[in-house]
Amino acid sequence: MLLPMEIGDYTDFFSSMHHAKNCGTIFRGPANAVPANWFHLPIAYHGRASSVVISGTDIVRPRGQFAPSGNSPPPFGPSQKLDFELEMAAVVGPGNELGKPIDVNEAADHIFGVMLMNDWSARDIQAWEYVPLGPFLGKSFGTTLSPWIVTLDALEPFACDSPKQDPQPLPYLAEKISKNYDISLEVQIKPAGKEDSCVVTRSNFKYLYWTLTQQLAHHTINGCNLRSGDLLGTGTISGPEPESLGCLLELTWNGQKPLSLDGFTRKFLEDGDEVTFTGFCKGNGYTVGFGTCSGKIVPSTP
Ligand SMILES: O=C(O)/C=C/C(=O)CC(=O)CC(=O)O
Ligand SMILES: [Ca+2]
Ligand SMILES: [Mg+2]
Repeated sequence: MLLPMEIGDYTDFFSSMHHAKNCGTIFRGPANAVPANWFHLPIAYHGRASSVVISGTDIVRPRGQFAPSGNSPPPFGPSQKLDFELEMAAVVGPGNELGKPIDVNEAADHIFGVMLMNDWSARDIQAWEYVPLGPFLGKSFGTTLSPWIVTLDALEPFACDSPKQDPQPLPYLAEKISKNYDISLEVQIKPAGKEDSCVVTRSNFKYLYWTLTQQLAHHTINGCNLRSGDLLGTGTISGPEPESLGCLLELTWNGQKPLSLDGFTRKFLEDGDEVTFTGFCKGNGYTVGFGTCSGKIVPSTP
């Protein structure tokens, strides 16, 4: 199988409030969990397009540096905190000219459709490297996409209100109609040697705070041009319930509360684990599906 498009650039947002609160609490404590800018703009980092792969591609456990204790040098080795991130991604249709931002109310015309996306993340590499410029090697070793793009037209029957935004965003992010989509999402893990996979979490696209159109408008407000085939990840989609969190970092609270699954436990991913995302919208007598977004962890190469 091949990716359905050539990806020029890949940007990953951070648009679920539940995810932002949980990660911030884990990394910085409850007092400083959500940064002051979060409610004013859809935060993102620039990802790596070269390592975006199609569902079914193995993911090699990354090696890297981790935070040292005291004055010792940073430890180095295979990540011990390898995680999935349950995301969706918008694919840009028509782009915009350099210097000409996309109006938030016209942004939907620039989105071809959406896919399932796993932004694999090495939490130990990430935690040591990401201040002050954001994620780098902790996320650039692989990102998996589902095999086809579902157009926004096909999703229109499943449009729903997005969460109320408080404070009100600035005028360039204030849209006349603020839309989310009711897309059920599920993550399963199948460990090596097991017949069956086990459901790890269930979430929904509708939990996103910042909409796809706000992401697009913000991305271009400085004049940055998007091109056809560019990929815009939503960020991990966590819901409000403990069973709807979108990554193991949150589900196990950074490994402190291992998950009890069907005959096995997990703090983070182990070699041989196959992680599969599925998503669907249930219509009247029909279903819109996204295919699967799947990848197996293989051991680090020395
Ligand atoms: O709040 C923080 O300091 C860190 C947040 C994260 O690490 C979340 C994350 O991995 C970003 C992403 O969704 O890719
Ligand atoms: Ca991400
Ligand atoms: Mg990634």
